[in-house]
Amino acid sequence: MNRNLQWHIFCRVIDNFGDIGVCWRLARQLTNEHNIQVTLWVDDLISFHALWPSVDHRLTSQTCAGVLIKRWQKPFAETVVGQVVVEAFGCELPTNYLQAMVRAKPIWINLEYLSAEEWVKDYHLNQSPVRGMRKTFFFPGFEADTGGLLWDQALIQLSQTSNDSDTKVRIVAELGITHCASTDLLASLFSYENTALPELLEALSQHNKPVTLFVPEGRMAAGVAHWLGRQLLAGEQVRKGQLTLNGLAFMDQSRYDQLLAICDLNFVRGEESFVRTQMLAKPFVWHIYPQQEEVHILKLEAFLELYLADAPEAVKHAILAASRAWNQPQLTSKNSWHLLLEQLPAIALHARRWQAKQMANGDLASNIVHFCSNQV
Ligand SMILES: Cc1cn([C@H]2C[C@H](O)[C@@H](COP(=O)(O)OP(=O)(O)O[C@H]3O[C@@H](C)[C@H](O)[C@@H](O)[C@H]3O)O2)c(=O)[nH]c1=O
Repeated sequence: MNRNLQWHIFCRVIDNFGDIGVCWRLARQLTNEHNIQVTLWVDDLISFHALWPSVDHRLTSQTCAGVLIKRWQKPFAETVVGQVVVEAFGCELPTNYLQAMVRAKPIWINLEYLSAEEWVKDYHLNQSPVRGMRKTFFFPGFEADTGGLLWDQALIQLSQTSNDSDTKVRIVAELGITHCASTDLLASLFSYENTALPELLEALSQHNKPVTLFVPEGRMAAGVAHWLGRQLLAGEQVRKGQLTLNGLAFMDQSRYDQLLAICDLNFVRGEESFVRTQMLAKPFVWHIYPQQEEVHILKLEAFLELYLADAPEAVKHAILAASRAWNQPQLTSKNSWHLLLEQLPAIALHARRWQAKQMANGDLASNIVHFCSNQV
């Protein structure tokens, strides 16, 4: 592919960090691994700043990590159209940009949300005609005939080195964590508000070995405070039974990768952290983004079916019970968390096999690049 191509990615932040999280990873990977010149248009630089602090939310244009970042504001200034335009999650491109595209005829990709549902394979790479152009729908996914998952070489390297105890100690120090024995069971907690949280914390506090739970600032804070009877601030450690809760400030994406990599169990959510822990080959429990009419439960079940297809029975049983307990607390069986903790070593082996399976599908950025190189 012609490396001088200019790619433009458009990102509208709906809520949370997932939209910008995905777009920022993609932009950086296209720059670093494919040497492409990327301009990222984003409508909310404050959320962006949270996961990449060197982004200055006051600027309309700036370069970070080799990516040109532009504030997407109204009215949208006239600009030269990229040869490849990525519209993330159907964010609807600015009208005057779209008009310019009609003349320039770029490769136009709509990057979709991740889902394990069966229909994704039929819709991946479908095209729809718009104003004499073709818009291609690119679906990330877990199977060979989808766009694959967003993972990069550095992440895989991290997954190969982070189990080594010296590396673990170094990363713990880099994260600024002072009270943590490397023999503890390490876990991280990133989820939405969740009524199953007290049961989980209770089970961790009664585990048969010490547990350190890292809690980055966020939407779990109130639930944690309620269980503890006090707020957990960033930088603080609070112990209850076998469980030490370790409050962390929200960190940049690379640091968060490191945190996921050193933990034995990650509670993740949405799309991006969910993919990171999988591609780090780490056991996890997923809090899926809640949708109306329980649509998300179908998506959760579709994922679990794929993820557990080749898993040993005991692993299957433990993960199903924990996932349901976390996402449908009304179905919680008291034993779910103990079962999960008991099966962690076997789950870790399964996670490694799943990582290899996903790697065989190629990574999303390379798959998009490959698709585009066949279009020019
Ligand atoms: C906890 C933590 C997360 N992160 C990053 C990791 C991810 O890139 C990002 C979180 O994104 P997610 O895991 O996807 O969870 P999310 O809930 O923030 O995002 C969600 O937003 C909705 C609008 C989408 O519809 C969902 O599909 C989902 O993407 O934040 C940090 O950079 N530092 C941190 O300390």
